[in-house]
Amino acid sequence: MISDQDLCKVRDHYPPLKNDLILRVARGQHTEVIPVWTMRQAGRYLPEFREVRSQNDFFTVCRTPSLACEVTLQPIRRFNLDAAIIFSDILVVPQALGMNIEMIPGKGPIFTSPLESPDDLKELDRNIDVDERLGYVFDAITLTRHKLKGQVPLIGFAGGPWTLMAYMIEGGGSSTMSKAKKWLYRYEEASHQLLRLLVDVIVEYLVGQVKAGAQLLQVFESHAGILGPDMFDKYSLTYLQQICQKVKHNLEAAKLEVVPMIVFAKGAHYALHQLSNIGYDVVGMDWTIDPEVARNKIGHEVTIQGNLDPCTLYASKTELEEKIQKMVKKFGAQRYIANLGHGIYPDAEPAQLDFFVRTVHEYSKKLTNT
Ligand SMILES: Cc1c2[nH]c(c1CCC(=O)O)Cc1[nH]c(c(CCC(=O)O)c1C)Cc1[nH]c(c(CCC(=O)O)c1C)Cc1[nH]c(c(C)c1CCC(=O)O)C2
Repeated sequence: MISDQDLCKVRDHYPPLKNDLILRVARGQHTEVIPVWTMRQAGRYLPEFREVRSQNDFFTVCRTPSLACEVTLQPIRRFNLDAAIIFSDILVVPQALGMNIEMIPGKGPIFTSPLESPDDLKELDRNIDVDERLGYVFDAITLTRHKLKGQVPLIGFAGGPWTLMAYMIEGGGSSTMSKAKKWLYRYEEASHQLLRLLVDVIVEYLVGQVKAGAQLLQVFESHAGILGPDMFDKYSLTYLQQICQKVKHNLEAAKLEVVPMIVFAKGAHYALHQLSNIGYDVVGMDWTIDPEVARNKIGHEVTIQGNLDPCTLYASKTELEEKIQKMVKKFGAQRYIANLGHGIYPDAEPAQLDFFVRTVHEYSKKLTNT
C-alpha cells in the first residue's frame, strides 16, 4: 500500500472520472441532470468536521494534506454532490506573502499586523516560490484527487485580488471595508501595485493547483459588492479578467488541461453582464438577484452558478422545496450549476442540505424530460 505521503506526489494515473456533469455544464454541453455543490460544503455544520477541528487548529488542517483531504471528502460521503472543493482558505495567499494570521474563535481569521500604509508593502515577501510556500495545498489536491476515486471532479480555488487586499488592510472582517477603500482613494498607485502582486501569485497558485490535479477553478471575489460599479470596474474586474486570461494561457503553454473557471463576485449584481464577458466559463452569483434578471444579463453563452439564500435551509421542507423549484425553473435546466448564493452556515442542518441536493436532481430530471 502506497502511503498518503507518497500519494501526494503522484501527479498522474488518477482514477477515471465517473461523474463529469459539472465539467460538461461548465463547458456549455447539454446534460440530463443539473449538477449541484455548495460553497463551504466542508465545514462546521458537519459533526465529523467539528470532530477533526476539535483536535486540530484550522491552519493545521489546511497544511496537513491527509486532514485537508479527509474534510474535503466528508460532505462527498454524506451527500450526492456533483463536485468536491479542496479544503483550504483564501487567506493562505497573504500568509504565503509573509503575513501572520490567527484564527480567533467566534471572530474568524485575523492578521496580527495588517497593512497600514504603502510603506508596509515593502514588508511583503515578493518573488516567492509558490511551490515551496503553498506546496501543501498542491499535495492536498493530489491526494484528494486520488482518494476521490473519480467519484466527482475536484475544484481548486483562490481569493480574488480585491478581496485579499481588503483582508490584508482591514486585518479581518469589516462591514464597510473603509480602511481598504481608503487606500483606493488615497494611495491609488500603491493599491494597483498590491493588486498586481496578488494577481501574479494567484495565477501561479491556480496553475499549480491544476498541475496538482484540480479539475475546475473558482475565484472568490467575496467583497466585490462593497465597491460599487465604478470602483469594481477599476479595482476588481480588470484584475479578474487578467487572472482568467493568464491562467488559461499559462495552462496551455504548460500543456496542461485548460480547465473551466468560475468567477464568484459576491454582491456585484451590477456587473454581471461584464463578468460574463471576461473569459470565465461560469459566473456565480448570490441570492440578491432574481434568476431571470441574471439570465437576461448573462445570456446563454456562459454557465450560471447559484444562488439560493443559505438561510433558506432553515425553512420547512415544503418551503425549501418550493424555493428550490422556483430557482431551478427560472435559471433553466441547461448552462446551470445549482449552489447556494454564499457559503453554508455553521448551524445549517445536514439533512436540509441533503434535501437541497436531492430536490435539485429530481426536479431537474423532470424539467429535462418535459
Ligand atoms: C472570505 C473567505 C474566507 N475564506 C473563503 C472565503 C471566500 C468565500 C466566502 O466569501 O465565504 C473561502 C473558503 N474557506 C473555506 C473554504 C473551504 C472549502 C469549502 O468547503 O468551500 C473556502 C472555499 C474553509 C473555511 N474557512 C473558515 C472556516 C471556518 C473556521 C473554522 O473551521 O473554525 C472554514 C470551514 C474561516 C474563515 N475564512 C475566511 C473567513 C471570513 C472565515 C471566518 C468566517 C467563518 O467562520 O465562517 C476567509
